[in-house]
Amino acid sequence: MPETSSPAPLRVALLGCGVVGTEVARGILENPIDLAARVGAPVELAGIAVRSLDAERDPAVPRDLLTTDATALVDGADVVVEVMGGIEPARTLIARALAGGAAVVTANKALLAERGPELFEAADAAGVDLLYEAAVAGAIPIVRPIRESLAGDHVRRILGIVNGTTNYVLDRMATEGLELDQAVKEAQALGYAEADPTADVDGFDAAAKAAILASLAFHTRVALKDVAREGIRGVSAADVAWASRTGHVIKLLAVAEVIGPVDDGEISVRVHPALVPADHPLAAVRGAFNAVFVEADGAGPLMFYGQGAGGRPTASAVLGDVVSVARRRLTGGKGLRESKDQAFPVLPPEAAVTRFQVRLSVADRPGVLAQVAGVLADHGVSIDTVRQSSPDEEGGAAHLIISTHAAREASLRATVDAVAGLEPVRQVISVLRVEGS
Ligand SMILES: NC(=O)C1=CN([C@@H]2O[C@H](COP(=O)(O)OP(=O)(O)OC[C@H]3O[C@@H](n4cnc5c(N)ncnc54)[C@H](O)[C@@H]3O)[C@@H](O)[C@H]2O)C=CC1
Ligand SMILES: N[C@@H](CC=O)C(=O)O
Ligand code: NA
Repeated sequence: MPETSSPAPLRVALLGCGVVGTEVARGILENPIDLAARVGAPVELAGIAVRSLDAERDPAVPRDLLTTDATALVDGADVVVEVMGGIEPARTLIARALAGGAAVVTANKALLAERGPELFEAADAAGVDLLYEAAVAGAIPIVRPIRESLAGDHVRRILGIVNGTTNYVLDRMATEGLELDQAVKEAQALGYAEADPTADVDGFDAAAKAAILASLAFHTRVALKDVAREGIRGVSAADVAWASRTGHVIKLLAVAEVIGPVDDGEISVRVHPALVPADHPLAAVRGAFNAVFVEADGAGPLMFYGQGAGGRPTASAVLGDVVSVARRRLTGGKGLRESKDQAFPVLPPEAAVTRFQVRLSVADRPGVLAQVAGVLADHGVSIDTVRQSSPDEEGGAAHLIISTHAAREASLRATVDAVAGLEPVRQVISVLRVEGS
């Protein structure tokens, strides 16, 4: 009888032990039997790279696994899990791991959006996996469905609520009538927003995720600098209340779409607040939840919904990737290749085409509406509907809410400048894009 030997354990190096890292460690240490059964070999947490050995930590994290020598840990690993965040030293450590033949799992969207191409090339060259399900919308399976399940289809458009903090803030503004600053303070108190909420509130986090989603969906490479970005700082409680009166909710959306033929078009990738019709599935995404709405030629509309942040939800996605790379390692399969065969030009922000809702305060006298409509016509911007509120409601001035058909961003901006210069126009109160209708 030939001797059978049990497979050697897969050694996992964990880089970073913060919110996500702690839960990844717990997941590996508390479920060894399940993980071994799913992978086909034991999964061993070889060590955890930290900045300080003395920091206070969750009791689930054994002190004897901690090290400050991340490089040595990487060198001895089969699988490297990077959850330290930031660009350096994460980039150097991942590059080293890939070059040394280790598979890598990361949650680091900022790094992938900025330096992804070189890391994917290094993974291809070494024939190993670089997986990142947790980097977009945390626990929600969205990277794998786009890369694998939809690989035989053509994705046309993605609309994503990919930042939980801003969705929470906008939701509280809608339900409680809070101003932005109050809602951000609440989000900070609940641990959703950081002390410096810039990455969330100004749309940087969502823009990194938009770049990753667009690259995957359109088999191309979209860098962070290609993503037009506008955060939610300009959204007021009044905008949110008016959105509701016109049958919408305001969401911070990551939008990625093909304009023109699917094999010879251009793509637009952007992050901005937008009015979403109240009956659109994305309008029902409340609190800090995330959702990604995908439109593909064959599949039609799809929606992926769940928790986009938090230690355990994010660790769930990381651990799924760990099992996936570990299985492939065991069977000797080559790593998954990133497809980048398309070279779609990315449209500049001013060329994006969307519908708009413009809210104006105007003098309440005959002929004003015709004057405003004339300016839109002169700029080739077609009006869908106009609503006028009674003067009483607005304290003497009339309130015009103009919804346009799809128009180029540049035409709309020029139109708004011209409208603002009209004598009877007291104020352009807001200009919001409309998506999902
Ligand atoms: N927290 C969340 O809900 C989500 C986080 N992510 C991503 O996961 C990654 C980790 O996020 P969190 O766990 O929330 O951050 P965190 O700040 O709680 O944890 C990061 C840990 O890495 C450590 N670290 C940083 N540089 C290090 C170095 N050079 N050597 C050793 N340790 C180092 C820090 O001391 C910290 O303990 C980030 O890339 C983040 O964008 C992704 C999805 C959701
Ligand atoms: N700060 C992000 C979480 C990480 O991706 C969010 O609020 O969604
Ligand atoms: Na995800």
